[in-house]
Amino acid sequence: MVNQQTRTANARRTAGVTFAARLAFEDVHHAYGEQPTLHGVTLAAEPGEVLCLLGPSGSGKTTLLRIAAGIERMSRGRLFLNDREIAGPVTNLPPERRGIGLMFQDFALFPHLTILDNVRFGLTALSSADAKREAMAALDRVGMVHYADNYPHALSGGEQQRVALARALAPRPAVLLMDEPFSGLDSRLKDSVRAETLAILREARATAVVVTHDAEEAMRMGDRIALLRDGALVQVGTAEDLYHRPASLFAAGFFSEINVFDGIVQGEIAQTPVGPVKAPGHSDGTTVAIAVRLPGLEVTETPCGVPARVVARRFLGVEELVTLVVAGGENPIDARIRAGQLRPGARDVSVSVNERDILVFETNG
Ligand SMILES: Nc1ncnc2c1ncn2[C@@H]1O[C@H](COP(=O)(O)OP(=O)(O)OP(=O)(O)O)[C@@H](O)[C@H]1O
Repeated sequence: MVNQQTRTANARRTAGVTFAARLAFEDVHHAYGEQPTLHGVTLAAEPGEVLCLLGPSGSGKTTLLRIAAGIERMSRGRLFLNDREIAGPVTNLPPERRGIGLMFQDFALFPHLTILDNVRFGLTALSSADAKREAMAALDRVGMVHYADNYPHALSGGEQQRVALARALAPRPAVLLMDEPFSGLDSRLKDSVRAETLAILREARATAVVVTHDAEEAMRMGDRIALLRDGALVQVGTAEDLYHRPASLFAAGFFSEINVFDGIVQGEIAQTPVGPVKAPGHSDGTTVAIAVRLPGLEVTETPCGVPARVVARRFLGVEELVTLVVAGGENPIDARIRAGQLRPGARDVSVSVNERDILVFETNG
């Protein structure tokens, strides 16, 4: 039999504790004044998953996050945490009652508070002793316990990021929202902090929605990626889905460097300046855009493809970026080849295309 004391202790330990939840956006619309921002976004982050919101600047990623956090209101649509509606035509739970944590890109630590006080800032529902214990546990999780009495200015960018993560996780939110959480870090630090953050999110079993404009970052972090453009969802899926089966030329261009050619399908083949390519499933006369990934172009000095001339080369270490002009092609094309594959000064080459790096999209209409 559970005695009263144990029950109280459990209740205290579970105060503010929420297990990973499902966050669902249903037909979300939003406008800043007359300026529409989101057009019917339907999307869900599943319990425990890291969902990346990816898109170019101005595509509406931050606005979607702010709506989830409760600091921006949608003009139409509904928002659910598990089965509970937290915002909709008649509901609008205030941010502090949503069980959703928000981590900003500038970390937003209070400069006049110690690291410990920064982390326990949001733990107002707990007694002082419990808040301290929870904050120390959160700092321990991110390996920053020894800095508890320091002030933010004495910490590096990566350390501040870890404290900000501890602060966001300390109240154990059901969902953690992160807006470009690594953008303030230099590129060398970014990789390690990102990997650490992912490990901490996994350990905390948090559902996380992470905003980024960097496709590689989304691929490194996201269990799934939601690609946005002009306030609408373009595609949702795993990194493999979006890379191998992009829904549009826009999605293809976001995940790979590509050359794009226009063509007309005849007998399930489209002609391009780098040779005929297969266009299975497209009927005769269909106008298509053919995307060819840069590493999918084979460039050799042996004449075995379409003749081309090298007009520029840039050494990138393991690879080399080669710009070529092909007979009949209006624009120069780019290829990424293994460095050293072409002799220095090579000019006349042959180009052929690897089938798996070709993507065909209809452009009719
Ligand atoms: N407070 C605001 N008032 C008016 N318009 C805004 C406001 N905030 C954002 N916008 C506009 O809404 C659109 C979506 O902005 P949002 O910040 O959500 O995009 P984003 O994808 O997060 O972009 P970024 O990657 O540049 O942060 C943009 O056109 C932006 O200019």
